[in-house]
Amino acid sequence: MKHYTSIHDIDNIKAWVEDAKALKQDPLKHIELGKNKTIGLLFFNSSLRTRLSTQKAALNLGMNPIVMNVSGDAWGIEFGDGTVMNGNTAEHIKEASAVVSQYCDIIAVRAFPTLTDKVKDESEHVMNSFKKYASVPIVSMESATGHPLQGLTDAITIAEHTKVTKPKVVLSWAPHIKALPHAVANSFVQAMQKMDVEFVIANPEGYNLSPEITGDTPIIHNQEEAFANADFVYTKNWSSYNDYGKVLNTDSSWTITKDKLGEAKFMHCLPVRRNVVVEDAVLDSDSSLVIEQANNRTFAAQLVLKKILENNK
Ligand SMILES: NCCC[C@H](NC(=O)CCC(=O)O)C(=O)O
Ligand SMILES: NC(=O)OP(=O)(O)O
Repeated sequence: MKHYTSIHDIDNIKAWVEDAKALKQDPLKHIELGKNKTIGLLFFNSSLRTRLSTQKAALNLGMNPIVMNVSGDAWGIEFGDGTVMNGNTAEHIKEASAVVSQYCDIIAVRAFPTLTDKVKDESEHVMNSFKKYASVPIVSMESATGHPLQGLTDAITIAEHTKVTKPKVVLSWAPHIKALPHAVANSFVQAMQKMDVEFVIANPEGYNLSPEITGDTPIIHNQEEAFANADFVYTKNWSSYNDYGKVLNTDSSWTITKDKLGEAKFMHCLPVRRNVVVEDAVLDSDSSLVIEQANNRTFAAQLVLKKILENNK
């Protein structure tokens, strides 16, 4: 594996989950592996967990992390080919990628979608430009269409907490006031499709994810029906995919409550808006795995960095 920008870069998710659990037991075991190696984290968007857990993962491997908020702090980057750069962008991704590649052994990038231009978002032009013009491996820290570090984390968390061989996992849409990306939901779907779980998606009409992503996974428009006998309810808001980037409803009847959850465990990537997406009674109960999920971000990232370092020795 050279780059890690998609759940499809995982060759064997069950083996990766076991490897990540082993790293969690002994996080400093490979402290020599990344000695004198530098990872650059480039953020086009806000972050708390990804920013800190990816640095923590690098430090656990003995690497030196350097971090930059690209939007605002760096020069505006141009991604267009052949563009006459007489507007707001001051340097081209061709130079920016080549320059950062000289400082870093791995480059990790966070770049959210526009949510207005579906074609551009689906082309993953930011992540793919880094892959094209950088001379070092690229790791996605959430791109326009995927959040593969989160998806791997969620697979680890479900494997750790399941009490049955084949748990029922539901991905449920929940309301939000803003138009949010599909990335987390997409990577969760792709991860669950590779796991030994019974997996269904619950979302209102008009909120189906890309059919290229959902494939054969059942989509149920009745949340109560979908939640029956669930072991894990993974909740996320996303904006409409068909009516691209639009908020079609903020129906609070889709908010996750303790009653609806029943015996299931609650999962969310965070940050989460309390009492919009999920009520306090869920987050403040033993049913919630959200803090444990955030902890597992470190070990998912550590496994990915370890594999890239081993591959490039
Ligand atoms: N990295 C995890 C989620 C990031 C982003 N959430 C957000 O933008 C929430 C913003 C807010 O609640 O205002 C998303 O949905 O993809
Ligand atoms: N879950 C997640 O990616 O969180 P941040 O956006 O805070 O990094």
